[in-house]
Amino acid sequence: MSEMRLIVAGAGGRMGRALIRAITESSGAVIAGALESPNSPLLGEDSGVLAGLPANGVKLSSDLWELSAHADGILDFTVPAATIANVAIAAQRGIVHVIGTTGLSASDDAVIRSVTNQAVVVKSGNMSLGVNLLAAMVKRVAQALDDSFDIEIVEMHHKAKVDAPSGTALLLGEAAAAGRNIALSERSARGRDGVTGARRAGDIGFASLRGGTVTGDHTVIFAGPQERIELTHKAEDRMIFANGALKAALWARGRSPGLYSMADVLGLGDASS
Ligand SMILES: NC(=O)C1=CN([C@@H]2O[C@H](COP(=O)(O)OP(=O)(O)OC[C@H]3O[C@@H](n4cnc5c(N)ncnc54)[C@H](OP(=O)(O)O)[C@@H]3O)[C@@H](O)[C@H]2O)C=CC1
Ligand SMILES: O=C(O)C1=N[C@H](C(=O)O)C[C@H](O)C1
Repeated sequence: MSEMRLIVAGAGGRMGRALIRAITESSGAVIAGALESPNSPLLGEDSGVLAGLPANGVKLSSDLWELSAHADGILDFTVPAATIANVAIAAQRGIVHVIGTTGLSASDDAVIRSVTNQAVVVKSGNMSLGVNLLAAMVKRVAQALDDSFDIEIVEMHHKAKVDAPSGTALLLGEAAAAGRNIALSERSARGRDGVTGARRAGDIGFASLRGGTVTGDHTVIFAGPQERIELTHKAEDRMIFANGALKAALWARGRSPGLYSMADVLGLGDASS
């Protein structure tokens, strides 16, 4: 099969630059476009140079309709409003849409789901192998323990991160809820402050720390009577997410329309999303 022609959305951002590097270093894909916000001062800059590589001739543009005329897929790590705008264009063009953007609302998720009867979308709050394996383990442990074990999820990220809890924390929360056979939306405890009252049995708690340059740390704590299990993942480099996203795009090419997760891509069943 020919090399997959991929557009990188948010090409001037932290993940965008890692994605440009991942595609450049791969053998199965080429960069077909580099998308940025219409207000970006980086428009017209070379995407290779921005990623710390030799110039590749692919300049940053804000016109996805034009870029997608000659592409097979888009890797999208941007902001919710941009991702939702990209969903419609990717579906109309019939190209694979890999969505890594976090902080999406329930109504954003509904928009994404609405195109997946005609479009191929892979979406995950974390594209790394390690976190998706962790999610499978969390689901298994949650299945084995009753609610005398309190589940708390702690995450830490760099100081520029704008959403909380992280997409990964929510993914791990969904895995724990699936293991317990409960709906996370009804049982999550977020943003405790002041006189909160005692912890409600069966809730899944979230705590977010921000500071420095932390790429992404997540711990799921199962705190029981007189003992505690902690499952941790520490991301050391954004290339783990970029390589995962690239793998997802290559896997998705030619698939039937639908909404897929990294658990599908990695063959981990329904372990995570
Ligand atoms: N699922 C996963 O595995 C991972 C997900 N993420 C998520 O990816 C997202 C991006 O993270 P990160 O790279 O650190 O953030 P950055 O802020 O560094 O990058 C986001 C980029 O998107 C650009 N952007 C904004 N609006 C548009 C638009 N309309 N069209 C195209 N580009 C646009 C921004 O431009 P400007 O600055 O000019 O606004 C910026 O360059 C976050 O939601 C993050 O949580 C991150 C890592 C892994
Ligand atoms: O914003 C980030 O940096 C990250 N975002 C994702 C998240 O919200 O979980 C994935 C990773 O942890 C890095």
